[in-house]
Amino acid sequence: MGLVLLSLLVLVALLAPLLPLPDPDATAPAERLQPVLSQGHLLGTDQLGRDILSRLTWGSRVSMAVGFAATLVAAAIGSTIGLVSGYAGGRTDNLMMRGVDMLMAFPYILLALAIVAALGPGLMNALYAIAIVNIPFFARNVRGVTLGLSHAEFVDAARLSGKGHLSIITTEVLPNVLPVIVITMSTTAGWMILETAGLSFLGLGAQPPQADLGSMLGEGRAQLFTAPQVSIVPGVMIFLIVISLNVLGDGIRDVLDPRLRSGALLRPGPRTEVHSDRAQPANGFPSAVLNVEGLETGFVRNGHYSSAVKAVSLHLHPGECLGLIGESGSGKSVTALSIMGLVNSPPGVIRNGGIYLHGDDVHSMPDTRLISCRGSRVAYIFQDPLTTLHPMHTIGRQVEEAISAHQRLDRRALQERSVALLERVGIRDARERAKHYPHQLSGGQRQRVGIAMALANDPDVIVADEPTTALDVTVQAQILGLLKELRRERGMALLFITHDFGVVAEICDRVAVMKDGVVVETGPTQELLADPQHDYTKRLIACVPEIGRGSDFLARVRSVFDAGNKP
Ligand SMILES: Nc1ncnc2c1ncn2[C@@H]1O[C@H](COP(=O)(O)OP(=O)(O)OP(=O)(O)O)[C@@H](O)[C@H]1O
Repeated sequence: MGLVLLSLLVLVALLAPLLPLPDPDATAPAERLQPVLSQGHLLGTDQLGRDILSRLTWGSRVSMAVGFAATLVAAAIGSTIGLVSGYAGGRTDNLMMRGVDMLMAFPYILLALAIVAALGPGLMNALYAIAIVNIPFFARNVRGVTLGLSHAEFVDAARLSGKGHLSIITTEVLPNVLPVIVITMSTTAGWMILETAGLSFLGLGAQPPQADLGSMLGEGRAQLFTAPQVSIVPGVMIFLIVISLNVLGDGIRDVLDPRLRSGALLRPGPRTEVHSDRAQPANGFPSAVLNVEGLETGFVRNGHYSSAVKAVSLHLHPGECLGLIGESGSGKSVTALSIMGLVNSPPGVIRNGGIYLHGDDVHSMPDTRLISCRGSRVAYIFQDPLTTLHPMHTIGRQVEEAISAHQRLDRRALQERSVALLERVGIRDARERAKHYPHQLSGGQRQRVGIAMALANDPDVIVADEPTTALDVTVQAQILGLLKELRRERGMALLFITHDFGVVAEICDRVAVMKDGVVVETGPTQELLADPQHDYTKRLIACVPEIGRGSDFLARVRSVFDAGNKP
């Protein structure tokens, strides 16, 4: 809509010389202040009898030309400053940015007025003033993006390959910054047209008899009550140009930023959307602490629904460990997140199924109850704690926060409990360590913090989504040992997600094998390992290497894969 409206306005402005319009500056005192739709003057006349339609068309042409030219000048200068400053860093960056800061420290309209006052009134000088006051917006935006890019691996690679600075800026950095420049241009162009109109309104832009939208508005001010059309018409035109530019700017931003296009930045609701007429199978395992019956969760992409997991049924008895195993993309995480309604909606939807926690259907619970169950009755441990821990808070404070979400304790008791939890998960010197930030810990220690947070409120169920995948084998063994111990000690049930049968054999009582969103086989771990029924299970088991049986292992894997339809 923005593009259509703006194209129309630009087209009319461009065609002004060809349109059968009277001279915009020709005065006719006998015809002054004619109303709208009067004979020969579609939009009436102004206080000097000039045709408003003609002045509007020519005036829009001038306003848009000045606004767009100022945008280009500000974009070119501001982006160059941003690129050089962000790329060079250090003293250059400091000097340039302090200059920009000084420009930003003045109220921009005062600065524009001061510049025009110094240069003298006139359209060109208004253009310079508007361009200058907008340079900081481009410089700041572009510098921020460039700063991040200048340390990116592909820029380092270009530098090491012998490319010069100018070449790196133009071929490596600029293409990545271009969307930011275009977005800033499209969102500030409307603003600049407004500012140009503002200067002309004050008599500092277009000089009589030349028309631009601001000067028309200024001249019409005196007749606001006797002949309102003289000021309303240019006012509406300014509104149309600016709104079309802003709408277009938003559209361009959405197109250039794929995350916005896919809706990924939409704020998800507090729980996964549940389809209103979902099939809800009855609870077949009343004694289970957690029972998932016939779960189907999917995603709506571009208005089309497609399921990610289908007819998944799992149950967990108190103190039991169930392994959920399958290749990447088989639907393990979607299943796990569906349990507590943590799949982002949009785009996620729980289409069918019942999830029973101690016999209560989780997705029939009101929001407050569901939210209070998260962390207190079912807790999660995720694969990479660095992405879930807050980088600016100490780990002690984050464990305290997890506790205080469900328990009312005073500050001292919170601290003590947090240190005790950190000690319990094997963080040495926990009291000191609690004062550290996540980046000061190793991957294994961060995962221990994640476990401490999951344990904070003694949950009945812990869902561990590949908690050891990012860790080396020795730390992995320690974490598995810790989870086993905690399970025994606290009687928690554990849903352990992995793609590694070695890990399943180590920790799980039962195992469910997932492929393409469906559970293909389930059973007690030892039985399933000894006598797998499904081809896919056989292939997964065959992939677990055994120490000391190198050549034999490969032969076994090959024979299992050959026996299956497809590797
Ligand atoms: N936000 C989303 N939008 C659309 N599809 C998604 C989204 N999240 C997951 N999916 C799809 O759901 C399916 C299951 O994904 P899921 O993350 O559960 O796999 P997984 O088995 O946990 O894999 P991994 O072991 O790699 O974590 C995949 O096909 C994935 O593309």
